[in-house]
Amino acid sequence: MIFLMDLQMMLLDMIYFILRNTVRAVLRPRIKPIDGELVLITGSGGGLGRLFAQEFTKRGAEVVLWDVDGAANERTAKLVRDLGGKAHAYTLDVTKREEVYRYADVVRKDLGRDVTMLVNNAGVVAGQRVLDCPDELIEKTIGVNCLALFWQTVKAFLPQMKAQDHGHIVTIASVLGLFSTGCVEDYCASKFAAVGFHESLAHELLAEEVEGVKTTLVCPYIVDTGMFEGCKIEEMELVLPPLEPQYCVEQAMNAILIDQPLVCIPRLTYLPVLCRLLPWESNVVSYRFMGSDKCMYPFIEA
Ligand SMILES: NC(=O)C1=CN([C@@H]2O[C@H](COP(=O)(O)OP(=O)(O)OC[C@H]3O[C@@H](n4cnc5c(N)ncnc54)[C@H](OP(=O)(O)O)[C@@H]3O)[C@@H](O)[C@H]2O)C=CC1
Ligand SMILES: CC1=C(/C=C/C(C)=C/C=C/C(C)=C/C=O)C(C)(C)CCC1
Repeated sequence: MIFLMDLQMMLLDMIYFILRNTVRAVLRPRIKPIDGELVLITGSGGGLGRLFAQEFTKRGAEVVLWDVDGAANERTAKLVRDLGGKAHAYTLDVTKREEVYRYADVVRKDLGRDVTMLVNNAGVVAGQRVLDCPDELIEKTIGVNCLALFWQTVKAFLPQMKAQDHGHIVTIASVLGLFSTGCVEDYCASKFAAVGFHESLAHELLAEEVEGVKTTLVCPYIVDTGMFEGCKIEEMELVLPPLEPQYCVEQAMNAILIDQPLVCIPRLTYLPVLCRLLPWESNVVSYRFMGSDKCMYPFIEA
C-alpha cells in the first residue's frame, strides 16, 4: 500500500515538474531594458548598495548615489565611472526628511530629469540586546530602515513617477521583515514595518491601476557584507550559508528586471515564512532544534 502511495507521489512530482518547466519555457518573463533609466540608490556606499550601483550601470542605467558616508559613496561613484557609467554622488542622511526633499530637488535641477527607479537600500542595525540598547540607536534604526522610505518614496520621487506613469520602487527589506528571531528587536520591527509600507504602497498603486509604476520587495537572508558579522547557525551552514553579496544582488536584479513583486533570497527562506502559519510553540521548538533562536548571540556579543 505504501509502495503504491510512493509511486503515486512520484508520478505527481513528475507531472508537476514537467508542467512547471513547460509553463516557464513558454511564458519566459520578459527582461525589461533599463538603459537610460535614472536610478537612485540609497546606502550606495555600503556592501549591497555599491554592487547595485555597478549592476545597474552595466545595464546602461545612470545612477544617483545617496549615502551618509561621503568617502565610501565617492568610492562607489569611481567604480561606476570606471565601468564607463554616469554616477552622481550626494552625501546626506536619509533620516532627515528636509535633507531628503532638498536633495531630491537638487538632483532634479542638476540632471534636468526625474528619478525613474528608486532602490531604498540604506539600512542599519543596533546590534545590542533591547534592554541594553540606547534609545537613540533604536530611533536611528527605525529612522533609516523605515521612516526614510516614506520621505524618499512617497514625498520625494513617487509623485513624478505617477505623473509619468513610469517608475520602479525597490525596497531592500530582509527575511527579518517576514519572520523574526531574538536580539534584533529594533531591526525586526523596522524591517517588518518596511515590508508593511512596501506592500501597502504596492496595493495602493494596483488599486489605482497605476500600471507603469512597478514595485519589488527584496528580502535577503544573511549577506556577507559585515553588517551582521558573526551571525550564523552552525547547524544550518550547509543548507543556508551566508550569501555572497554579488550573488544576492544578482538574484535581486533578476527579480527587478522582470518586475517580480517579491523575492526572498535564497528561495529556501520562503519556507520559514510559511511556517509562521503553524502554532507559535511549534516554531519555538523548530527554532531551538535548528539553533536559530540564538543565532544572533555571536553577532551582538562581537
Ligand atoms: N547584510 C545583511 O546580512 C543583510 C542586509 N540587508 C539589508 O540590505 C541593505 C544593505 O545592507 P548592507 O549593504 O549589508 O549594509 P552596509 O552597512 O554595508 O551598507 C549600508 C549603507 O547605508 C548607509 N547608511 C546608513 N545610515 C544612513 C543614513 N541615515 N543615510 C544615508 N545612508 C545611510 C551606510 O553608511 P554607514 O556605513 O556610514 O553607516 C552604508 O553605506 C540594508 O537595508 C540591510 O538592512 C538585508 C538582508 C541581509
Ligand atoms: C530564524 C530562522 C532562521 C534563521 C534566520 C536568520 C539567522 C536570519 C538572519 C537574517 C539576517 C541577518 C538578515 C539581515 O537583514 C532559519 C535558519 C532560516 C530557520 C527559520 C527560522
